[in-house]
Amino acid sequence: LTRENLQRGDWKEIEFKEYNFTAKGLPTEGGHLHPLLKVRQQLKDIFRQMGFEEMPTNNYVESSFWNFDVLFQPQQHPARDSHDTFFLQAPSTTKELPEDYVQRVKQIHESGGYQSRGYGYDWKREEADKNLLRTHTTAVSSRMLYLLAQKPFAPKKYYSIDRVFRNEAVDRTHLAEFHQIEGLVCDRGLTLGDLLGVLHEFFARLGMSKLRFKPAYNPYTEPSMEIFSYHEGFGKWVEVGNSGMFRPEMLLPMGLPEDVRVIAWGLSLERPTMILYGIDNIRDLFGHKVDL
Ligand SMILES: COC[C@@H]1[C@H](c2ccc(C#Cc3ccccc3)cc2)[C@@H]2CN(C(=O)Nc3ccc(OC4CC4)cc3)C[C@@H](O)[C@@H](O)CN12
Repeated sequence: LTRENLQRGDWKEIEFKEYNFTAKGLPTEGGHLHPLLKVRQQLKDIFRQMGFEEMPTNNYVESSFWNFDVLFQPQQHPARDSHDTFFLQAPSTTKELPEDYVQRVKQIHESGGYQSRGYGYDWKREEADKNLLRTHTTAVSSRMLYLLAQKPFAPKKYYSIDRVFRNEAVDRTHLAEFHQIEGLVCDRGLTLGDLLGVLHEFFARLGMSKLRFKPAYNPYTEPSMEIFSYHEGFGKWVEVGNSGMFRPEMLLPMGLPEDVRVIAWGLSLERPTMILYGIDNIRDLFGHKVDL
């Protein structure tokens, strides 16, 4: 049909096909955000609404000193051997540590102090110098708390969400790395009640209002609690994280005032994402899966 045909009205004689209103449109080739990044953004929003600041997590490589020793984790602890931790060959050792602080950490491990008995073993500097891929974002929390102790004390609320690395057997739901989420509140006179309160507040914002707590153990927190939430969908209690109060053997050698307490908790990003998006193989979520 040309412009002339149309103007002359030729179209009035033409037999038109019935309009098919049920015809499908062409599929739109829209992209979509990665589920992990969507859940990460949701968690960042929750932390921001609760007044938490994000910690700088842009160093996957860490020294054993910041990842373990400052957390009062003894050098012979099983988590510190190469079956659980990725140690670096090059650069194998850290360049510099704050020497005065190193001495206080050595002392608290060897002979205690601040009413702690310590561990009574010979703490070795070369063990603390070993570089590794951080096994938890608590290594970032320890750096931030140490920085806080170098200034006149002011209360702080921090969080981190980033990759951590464990030299563990990988299977359907475990990779050698995962994204850890960690939150901490640092203030004078905090109690376990404050930890319970902030956990209820945090998990309620994730849709989990029925929580139960179970005593647990971490080398760097006392008391420690595993966190469980009743999952309506599964009709059972699901472990949703771990938490505790950082020990004085960690906080006092940093130089924090002796009435300052730190409550903290952690969970992974993959677990909630897999559950929220019904993904049952972690490789569908993360890692170098190739669609064969
Ligand atoms: C080696 O793996 C450890 C990881 C990871 C974890 C565990 C502990 C911490 C911590 C901590 C901590 C403790 C004290 C002070 C500071 C940090 C961080 C991550 C999850 C922690 N977990 C975990 O994320 N579970 C989870 C979280 C949310 C969730 O939401 C769903 C919508 C309903 C569902 C499940 C618990 C378990 O999955 C556990 O088997 C696996 N854990």
